[in-house]
Order: sequence, then C-alpha cells, then structure tokens
Amino acid sequence: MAPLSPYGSADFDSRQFRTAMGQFCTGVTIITTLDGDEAPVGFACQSFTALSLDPPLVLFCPMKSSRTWPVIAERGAFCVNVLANRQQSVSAKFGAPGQDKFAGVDWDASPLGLPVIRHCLTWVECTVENIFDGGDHHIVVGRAQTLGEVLQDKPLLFYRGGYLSTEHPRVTPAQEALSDFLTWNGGDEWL
Ligand SMILES: Cc1cc2nc3c(=O)[nH]c(=O)nc-3n(C[C@H](O)[C@H](O)[C@H](O)COP(=O)(O)OP(=O)(O)OC[C@H]3O[C@@H](n4cnc5c(N)ncnc54)[C@H](O)[C@@H]3O)c2cc1C
Ligand SMILES: NC(=O)c1ccc[n+]([C@@H]2O[C@H](COP(=O)([O-])OP(=O)(O)OC[C@H]3O[C@@H](n4cnc5c(N)ncnc54)[C@H](O)[C@@H]3O)[C@@H](O)[C@H]2O)c1
Repeated sequence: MAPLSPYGSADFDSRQFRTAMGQFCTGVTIITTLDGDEAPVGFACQSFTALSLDPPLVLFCPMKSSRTWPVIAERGAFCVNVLANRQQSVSAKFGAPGQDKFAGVDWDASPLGLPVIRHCLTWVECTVENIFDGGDHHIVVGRAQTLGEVLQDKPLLFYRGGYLSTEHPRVTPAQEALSDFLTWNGGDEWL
C-alpha cells in the first residue's frame, strides 16, 4: 500500500487545514437578524446545512468572536439568505468586519420581521432551537418557520477560498446519477 501524503499526518498547521477544508465546495448564505434597535445585522456563512426533515431543522456555525451571533441569540431567530452567483459583492461585504454591512443593501422583512436580502435564491426563517459547543465556533440548530420563494438563478459557490463560476446551467439529478453509477458496467469510463 502506498504511504499517505504529508497532508495525511496529524502534524498540520491551520493553513494546511484550511486548504484541505477548502476542497469541499459549498454555497454561501447570509445569516441575518434584527438588533435591539430593529436595525438589520448579518454575516456571510458557508457552514450552513439542512439537518432534519421531521422536524424541519437547519444548522450553521458562527465563530465565537462573531458580533452578529449574540444579536441572533438575543432575538432567538434568524433568516438564512442563500446567495445567487451574481451576489459575490454581497458575500464579500458580509464576510468582512464592518460597522454597517447592510449599507446599500436592499432587503424586505420576513413574517417575523427579519431581513430578507433581495435577489437571493431563497430564504428560510428560523427560530433558535439548540446551541452546542464546536471548538472556536458555536453549532446553532434552528427550526424552519417560513420558507421563501425560489428564484430560478445560479448559486454562488465557495471553493478553495474563492468564488467558483457556475456558468454551466446543467443540473444532473443525484438519484439518477447514483443509480446509473451503481449499475454501471463500463469499467473506468465513468470517471
Ligand atoms: C464565503 C464566506 C463564508 C464564511 N463562512 C463563515 C462561517 O461559516 N462561520 C463564520 O463564523 N464565519 C464565516 N465567514 C466569516 C464571517 O462572515 C466574517 O468573519 C464576518 O465578518 C463575521 O461577521 P460578524 O458580524 O459576526 O462579526 P464582525 O463584527 O464582522 O467581527 C468579526 C471579527 O472581526 C473583529 N472585528 C470587528 N470589527 C473590527 C475592526 N474594525 N477591526 C478589527 N477587527 C474587527 C471582531 O472582533 C471579530 O473577531 C465566512 C466568510 C466568507 C467570505
Ligand atoms: N467557518 C468559518 O468560520 C469560515 C468559513 C469560511 C471562511 N471564513 C473566513 O472568511 C475569510 C475568507 O476566507 P479565505 O478566503 O481566507 O478562505 P480560506 O482558505 O481560509 O478557507 C478555506 C476553507 O477553510 C475553512 N475555514 C476558513 N476559515 C475558517 C475558520 N475560521 N473556521 C473554520 N473553518 C474555516 C472553510 O472550510 C473554508 O472553506 C477568512 O477570514 C476565513 O477565516 C470562515
């Protein structure tokens, strides 16, 4: 058996860890809420995922140093805004420290009054269900309360620390691809 590369050893630094984690391509969301003065706040977040269908749960992981997180905890609710490909500048704005990330950003209020950023692929309004410890992050579980409409647009993807163009419009259904893969008898040609 061939030995694993140095990246396979436990002796790695933070940059190597980020490089490895950056191979996992994700979408980008903006997690928003309202502060005590009813002003909108939010931050860019890739650590978002669907968690459970019944009950309908999602999760995201804010850094413990996040300044938006305590505002969400206080409000007990947040809105997940799923960014479209054309919203790179929104991601950059909400992904860096700043006083007013909403300056110049158009938004509407969800049923709970939370900020829904215009032109997102969709949005999900949630109440905070549970908070777990995750090293230098919190793991926040939310219960979906309202689903937004779905726009027919391309997603913004984050990959290797940058944004990936999603110009190719074709979407292959995962179920179909999986069953094709499992019944494939064409040797290595699949890859
Ligand atoms: C594509 C993408 C995905 C991301 N995914 C995640 C994720 O999943 N989870 C996550 O936690 N973060 C993620 N981030 C990073 C996060 O969006 C940023 O750290 C963002 O600034 C956090 O916003 P905030 O409002 O929570 O905190 P901020 O107020 O922006 O503060 C963030 C940090 O900067 C410090 N800070 C604030 N203002 C200043 C200042 N003027 N000078 C110096 N330091 C300052 C704060 O003390 C804190 O440590 C992602 C960023 C990008 C671009
Ligand atoms: N989960 C996060 O907190 C998270 C995720 C992505 C980016 N960011 C932050 O956004 C900024 C832009 O990132 P970049 O362009 O340098 O890309 P990068 O090369 O740091 O990101 C590559 C991958 O590393 C992981 N990562 C990066 N920072 C992390 C962190 N603080 N905690 C946990 N995982 C992390 C993510 O999986 C990301 O996809 C950086 O300041 C980065 O720390 C934070």
